[in-house]
Amino acid sequence: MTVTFRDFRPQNIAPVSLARLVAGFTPEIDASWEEIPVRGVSMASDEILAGEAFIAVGGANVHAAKFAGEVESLGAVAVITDAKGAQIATSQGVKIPVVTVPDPREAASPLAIRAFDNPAGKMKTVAVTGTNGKTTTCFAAKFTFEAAGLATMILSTAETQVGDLRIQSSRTTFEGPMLQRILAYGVEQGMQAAVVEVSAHALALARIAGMKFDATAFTNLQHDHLDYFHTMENYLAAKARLCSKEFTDYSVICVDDKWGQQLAANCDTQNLTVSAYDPAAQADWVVTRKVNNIAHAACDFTLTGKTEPNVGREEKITVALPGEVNVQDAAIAYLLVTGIGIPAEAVKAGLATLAVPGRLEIVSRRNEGTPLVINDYAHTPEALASILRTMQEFTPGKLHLVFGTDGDRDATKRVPLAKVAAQEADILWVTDENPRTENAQSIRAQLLSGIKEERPEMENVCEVTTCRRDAIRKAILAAHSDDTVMITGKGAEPYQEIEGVFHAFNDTPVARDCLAAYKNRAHIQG
Ligand SMILES: CC(=O)N[C@H]1[C@@H](OP(=O)(O)OP(=O)(O)OC[C@H]2O[C@@H](n3ccc(=O)[nH]c3=O)[C@H](O)[C@@H]2O)O[C@H](CO)[C@@H](O)[C@@H]1O[C@H](C)C(=O)N[C@@H](C)C(=O)N[C@H](CCC(=O)O)C(=O)O
Ligand SMILES: Nc1ncnc2c1ncn2[C@@H]1O[C@H](COP(=O)(O)OP(=O)(O)OP(=O)(O)O)[C@@H](O)[C@H]1O
Repeated sequence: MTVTFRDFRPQNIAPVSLARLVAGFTPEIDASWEEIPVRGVSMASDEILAGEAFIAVGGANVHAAKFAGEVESLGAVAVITDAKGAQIATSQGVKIPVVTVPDPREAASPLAIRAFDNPAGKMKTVAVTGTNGKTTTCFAAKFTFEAAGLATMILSTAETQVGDLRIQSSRTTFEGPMLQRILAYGVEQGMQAAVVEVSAHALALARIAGMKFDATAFTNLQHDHLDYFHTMENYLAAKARLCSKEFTDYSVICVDDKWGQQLAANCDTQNLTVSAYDPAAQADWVVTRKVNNIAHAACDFTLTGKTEPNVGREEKITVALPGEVNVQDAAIAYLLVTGIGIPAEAVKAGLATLAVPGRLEIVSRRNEGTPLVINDYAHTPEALASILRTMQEFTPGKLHLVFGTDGDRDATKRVPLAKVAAQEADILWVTDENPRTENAQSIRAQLLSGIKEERPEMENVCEVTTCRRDAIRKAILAAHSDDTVMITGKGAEPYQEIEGVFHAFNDTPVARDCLAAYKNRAHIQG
């Protein structure tokens, strides 16, 4: 069954009168409209359901009021828009009420909270922001809630998941109406906790306006999205709001970079600071001991309290992911979730089983008699270098890398990506990612030319010309049990795009199938 976002819809939304929905957003509405029942709101004409109100914002491409006639024919009961939108809507002769508000984008999330009856208020909720580590920290929080027995939903870049229903997300943070609708669906499905990944764009564009979380966290700030925010200061200011009283009363701030330190110094919530990289840092908690658990591809670490009432308190924690960035994310998640009353033992149990789709996702651990096999979506030279260096520490044998790169996307990264691969991995399996409309062999040739700059003899380089599945199979079957096979580039993507066709394909199940062959072979030989 193909899951779409349309499936994440609550079935039993109690209607709100139009008057109550827009109260406070507009001075007065026509008396004959007041009692019109509204069952939900939507910002997109292709998502609207009969009975909903359409919130029409002016965007970079189009003013949504242009779709007023269309949504009316689909059963929308009102259009909520700005003055310009009202003109556009009425000029189409729509018969449904057109309600004017000063800023429909700002109003969208609060209106959705009202229309969907404040679903977040019925669950425990946490939200995470930061340039890197949001998804991992969100999953860490989810695993800890679940270990404490709470049915937990997640809205993250990697996946939107409510119970058995899961789908790869199209966005980091949805527009307010979609976000509230999915939360309302979660409540209907018996979810007791929700974890929400929040991008800086979402904060700047009011996608979570009006929400109040039980706890929020900030991971770090790195150079990104300056096309939108222009300066790092603006970028921090957008993210910092998540850790302010506007959205929460309790937050956890990682102070391993100067941006976190700046945020903590100005934070108006009750907050805990944490450093994973500097035991001498001025922070409420610091990571004092990190040990790679090579057999389990995990990290053991100690979180030590430095301020009252926790001075000298030590929490011994295992996070089931390799690499110190994951220690940072796990430490943040630990404080985030214990801070709102989840018992420490449950939190530790959750972190000890943490797995994130397509992010250092462990397909097979070395202690299962197979090589360590990992699926990760690193697709930039920097990310690939970082992840391969991490995995060197966890690899007593050879590090195999199965990789390719996207077609119809930034071709300038191909040679640098290939050079990193040649520098940091031992055995390279060059294959296809999403060739799209480009010639796959020409993309591989560009990668091979980058590799050749580092390895003129091309030793331990294998071009797999058939398909990605073959490359994964060949690498796994060639690996010894003390080797690591890294499959990078696609992460949790459920398809491979070739010539405009999206072929169902996900690296993790493909690798699992190949591992079954590996085990069979070992069994026959043994
Ligand atoms: C800067 C930004 O966030 N732009 C978003 C914004 O664009 P816009 O308002 O200018 O949209 P528009 O196309 O002019 O349409 C205006 C309105 O008409 C509606 N419409 C449009 C067409 C139609 O047929 N019917 C219809 O109803 C749209 O739903 C929209 O409400 O509203 C559009 C519809 O909701 C979004 O698709 C678009 O997100 C773009 C694609 C996007 O992804 N933006 C990125 C920058 C973003 O938000 N990324 C962050 C992650 C960042 C990170 O990596 O950390 C994220 O949270 O995903
Ligand atoms: N705390 C961290 N600091 C720096 N890098 C990190 C951290 N946690 C994870 N990473 C790395 O950053 C990349 C993205 O991780 P993750 O998906 O958790 O973050 P994100 O903020 O959700 O990013 P995205 O929105 O791009 O998915 C991965 O390559 C991961 O190894």
